[in-house]
Amino acid sequence: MSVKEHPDYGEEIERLEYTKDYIKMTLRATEERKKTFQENIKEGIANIDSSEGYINILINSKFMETAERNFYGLTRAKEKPYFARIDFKPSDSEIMDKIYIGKTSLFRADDDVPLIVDWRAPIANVYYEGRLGETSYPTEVGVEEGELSLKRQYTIDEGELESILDVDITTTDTFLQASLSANADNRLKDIAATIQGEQNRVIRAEMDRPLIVQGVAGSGKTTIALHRIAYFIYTYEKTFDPENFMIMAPNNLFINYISEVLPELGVEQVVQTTYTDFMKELVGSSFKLTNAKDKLTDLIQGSSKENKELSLMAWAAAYKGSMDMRDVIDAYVKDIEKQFYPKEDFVLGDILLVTKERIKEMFLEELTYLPLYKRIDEIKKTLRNQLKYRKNDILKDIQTNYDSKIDRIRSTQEATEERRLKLVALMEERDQVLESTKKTIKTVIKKYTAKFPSKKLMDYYQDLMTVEETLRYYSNNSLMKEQYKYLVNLNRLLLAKKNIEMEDLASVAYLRHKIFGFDTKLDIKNIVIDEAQDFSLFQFYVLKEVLKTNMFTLLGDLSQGIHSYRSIQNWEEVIEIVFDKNRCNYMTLVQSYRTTIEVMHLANEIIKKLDNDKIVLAKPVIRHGEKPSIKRYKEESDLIVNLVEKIKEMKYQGYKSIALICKTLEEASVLKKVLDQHQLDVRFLDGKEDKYSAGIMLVPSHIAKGLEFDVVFIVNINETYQQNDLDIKLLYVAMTRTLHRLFIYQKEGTIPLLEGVKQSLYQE
Ligand SMILES: Nc1ncnc2c1ncn2[C@@H]1O[C@H](COP(=O)(O)OP(=O)(O)OP(=O)(O)O)[C@@H](O)[C@H]1O
Repeated sequence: MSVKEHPDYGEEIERLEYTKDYIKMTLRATEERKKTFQENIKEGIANIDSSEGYINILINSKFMETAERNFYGLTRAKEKPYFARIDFKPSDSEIMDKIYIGKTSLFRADDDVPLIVDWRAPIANVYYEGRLGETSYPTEVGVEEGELSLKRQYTIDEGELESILDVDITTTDTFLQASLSANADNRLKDIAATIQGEQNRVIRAEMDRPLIVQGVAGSGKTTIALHRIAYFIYTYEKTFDPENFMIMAPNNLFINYISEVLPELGVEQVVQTTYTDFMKELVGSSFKLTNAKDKLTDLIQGSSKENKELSLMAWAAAYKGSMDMRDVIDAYVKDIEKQFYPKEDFVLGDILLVTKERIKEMFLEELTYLPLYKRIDEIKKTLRNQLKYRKNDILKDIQTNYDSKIDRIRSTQEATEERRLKLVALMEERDQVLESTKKTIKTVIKKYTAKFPSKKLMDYYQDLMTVEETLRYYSNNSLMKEQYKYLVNLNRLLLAKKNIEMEDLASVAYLRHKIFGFDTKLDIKNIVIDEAQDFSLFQFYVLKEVLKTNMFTLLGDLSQGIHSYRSIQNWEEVIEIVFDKNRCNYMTLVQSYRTTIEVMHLANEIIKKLDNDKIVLAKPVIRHGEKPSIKRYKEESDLIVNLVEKIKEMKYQGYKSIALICKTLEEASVLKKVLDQHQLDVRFLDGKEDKYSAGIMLVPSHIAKGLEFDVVFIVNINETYQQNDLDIKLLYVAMTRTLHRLFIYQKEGTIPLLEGVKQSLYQE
């Protein structure tokens, strides 16, 4: 049906034109207001010396910020003011409200009637989750009941109404289908118009409790993570600033890939960073982070290292991320604490000012909420106060003491030359004592506090991690001999060159938190972590302790946990060990939106091979496509020729992003050289680049994680995918990256994991 044939076309066109005109008018008014604010700020600057001028600047800057935000939101809304409408009659009203939902809200100035309601407003729940008929939605003050009589979706492009779709109980979500069939031109998109019920619940789940989301590949975790932040910023606008929010993603390429979603949702200034970058900044720059190839590469490729060394390497990485490491550091700091404070009274000459018992009490009892070095500052304050309080009396006592001696001599001795000399000597002595006491007063605190240790963060770390007896002592001798040896050696090699590795970051940050604290105020209060299955318990714990917050959202998929040698094994341990299990929410997402039924069925066959009965299989949304195609070649040259041809064909068919995924970085580099001879414009992604753009890409499997492409070619020539957890996960990750088409080009026999898979699931 063409849009014009819809029975309400006339009404909808009228409404759209009205809304667009109103937006234009509001934009003009906002422009005028911005000018006024600018004038006021200028005036404020001219009178900066007066408090009035200063306040003027502050207030008008704030107004300006809001006006800019509104202006920006409305400018975007001009092209697409809303995407849906619901007709809802609250049970306590006779009036059916026609509510238009969009990405920004707009109220009519004269009567405050909402022309557009923001998708994050409570009433929008009805659009995302309500069914026609009796329904309800949660509000700040309880549950609002009512009747939903219409749910309508629109396609509006550049201000033109292109389609109207009424959703009833029987329609499958045609709108969603259309959005999923679109090609991945560049980066991740917002999904405000098509958020599904289970996703809506994740987005709006309580903020002040940790939330853990286990979601299958393609269930929208990354997308939801960003929408959740946008939702918080809207809902808690008065409590938090955007700078209080942070999203952590695996690498800068990924950050660039997701970077458009928040601005599309009208949200700016949220910190988008990687764990490594954030922690590096946190612990300071007195060391270098090793640029060593990811350990994963060694584990995937087998490397030249012996099996025993590989397993020790994986063990050490896991140990550094374990809660045992926290216990070691806690015990170590406890001992440092005991030795830390001076076991001496604070005195001025022979005058006692603060007893050593009092110093101990302050250090070991009253100030324990502070890191060790910050306690010195507090103790200093006490010493300073004490000195200030006693200083005059002390000086006065000296003066009186001498004066009375002088008086006594004057009154008891005759005025001879001898007496005069005695008096002069006494006076000189008095002045000297006063002078030197004054000098001592100036330095006595410094001298006393110099008795506290003064060591560098990395020296503390070095003392702990490079001396076997120390490590043994603080870990209660709980490791094996060869483990101590390996760990100590590894750290000696690293620290001798002032290096640390990524796995050390949590320990170093924790040590700094306990011993030194942080100089800058950490404003991040709400953290959303994507690909959270790759984190270790200790990493989560340190973030929680350092940022002093419980507002965490962790999203991940254990089936894609390719770093599981060093990361969490299940979510239960996170809930129980890192957070308070009674205050933690856990949700699962099983519907997968990215890929077709055909691709998902084959990928599920692979992930089922994991020896883990807890794995939940993804349920693809109803979207059909071609069956995955598996090609086996005896000769590498044949494989390449056919591969190149197929890539060209896919390009010709209009697919914008095509990925060739190899198991390892090495295989990908070799393939790149071969493909370069075929005039294909292939870009190599190794995770270090910070710009994502479509085209033909060559990607190692672990870098492809989290990304998506129209077409995926899994190319395997020299590597093998064997029956082990890591290979299963890598192949699963690679398969689930595609939106539309999956091809597997392998040298015969290199993917034993595909052997035995039902032939009906693919085409040869
Ligand atoms: N409700 C939705 N409407 C439209 N598209 C959606 C919806 N949910 C998810 N998608 C799309 O599905 C794809 C996968 O989303 P996303 O990358 O956020 O999933 P993910 O769970 O992080 O995936 P993975 O774990 O496999 O990396 C994206 O293209 C996203 O736009």
